[in-house]
Amino acid sequence: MNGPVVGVVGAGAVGQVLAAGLVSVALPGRLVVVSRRTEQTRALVADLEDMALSARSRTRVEAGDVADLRRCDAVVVALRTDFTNSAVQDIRRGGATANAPVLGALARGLRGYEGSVLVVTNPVDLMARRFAEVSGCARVYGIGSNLDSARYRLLLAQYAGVSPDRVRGHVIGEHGDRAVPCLSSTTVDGLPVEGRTRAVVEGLQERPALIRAGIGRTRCGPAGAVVSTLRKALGLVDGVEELSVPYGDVWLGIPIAFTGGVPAPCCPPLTRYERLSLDSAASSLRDAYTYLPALTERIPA
Ligand SMILES: NC(=O)c1ccc[n+]([C@@H]2O[C@H](COP(=O)([O-])OP(=O)(O)OC[C@H]3O[C@@H](n4cnc5c(N)ncnc54)[C@H](O)[C@@H]3O)[C@@H](O)[C@H]2O)c1
Repeated sequence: MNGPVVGVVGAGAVGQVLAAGLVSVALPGRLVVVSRRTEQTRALVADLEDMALSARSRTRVEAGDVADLRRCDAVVVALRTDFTNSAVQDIRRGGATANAPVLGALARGLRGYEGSVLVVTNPVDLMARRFAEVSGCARVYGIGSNLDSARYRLLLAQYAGVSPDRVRGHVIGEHGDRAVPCLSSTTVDGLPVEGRTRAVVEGLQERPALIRAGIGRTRCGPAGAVVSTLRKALGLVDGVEELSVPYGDVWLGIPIAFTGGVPAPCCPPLTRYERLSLDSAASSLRDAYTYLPALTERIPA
C-alpha cells in the first residue's frame, strides 16, 4: 500500500473528524485507529471503511493498539480522559491533571519511537512537553497555535474583505489564555494592520466558545490543523506551521518552517510588548508544568 502510515489515538470528537478528513483526502496509505473502548474503535473503523469505499479513497483503515503505532510514520494523540471541566478561565488547562497520567503512559509505550508525534490533547503546551520528555521522541509537535493562527488570518481577511491568502501573520505562545497575536509583523497585501485589529483579537478569543456553544466541542478546526501539519512533518509539502515545541525550558507555540520534513524555528521579529507577552506565557506554563501529576500516579480506569 503506497502512502504514509498514520496512527490516530482517541476516537472522540477530534479523532473522528480527523480520521474522516484523512480518509477523504487519502493522505495515509494506511490509517490505524487506537482508542480506549474497543466497541468505539471498531465502530469508527467500520464507518470509515464505508466512507473510503464510497469516496474511492485508497486509504486502508484498521483498528490497532499501541504496539501497532510503532509501525506508523506519524501518530496523532487526540485522547481525552473522562473528567468534568469546571474551569472558567484557562479552560484548556482544566484537563491537565486528568490527561497527564494517560498521556504519560502512552508516551512510555512509545519510548524510542522515531516517527512524528502530533499532540492535540489539551493543555497542549504541557502535554506535548510531557509526551516528549517521557518518550524521548525527537519529533513531537503540539497542535494549537497553528489553529489560532488560521483563525486569526481568517478573521483578519473577513474584516479586511480580502481572501485569507493575502493575510500573513502568526499567533504564538500558549494555545490558551496567553496566546500572543504577532500584530507588529502581520500584513494584508504586504501592508501592516496595526491599530485595526482589536475586533479581530476579540473574535479570536470568542471563537472557541462560539463553536462549543453550538456543537459541544471544537473538532473540524483542530482536525484541519493536524492535516496541514502532517503534510509538512511527513515531508509531503514545505511550509510553516505554528506549533508547540521547546522554547527555552518550556514548550509553547512558535512558527516552524518545514523543508523536506525537516523543522526549523522561524519566529518573526517581536516588539517589546510581544516579547514580554511571550515571556509571560512561558513563565505561566513553566509554573503549571510543576503542578502536573507525577509519572508514577495511578491511571484512572
Ligand atoms: N490542540 C487543539 O487545538 C485542540 C482542539 C480541540 C480539542 N483538543 C483536545 O483534544 C482532546 C480530544 O478532544 P475530543 O473532543 O475528541 O475528546 P472526546 O472526549 O470526544 O474523545 C476522547 C477520546 O479519547 C479516548 N481515550 C481516552 N483515554 C484513552 C486512552 N488511554 N487511550 C486511547 N484513547 C483514549 C476516548 O475513548 C475518546 O474516544 C481533548 O484534550 C481536547 O481538549 C485540542
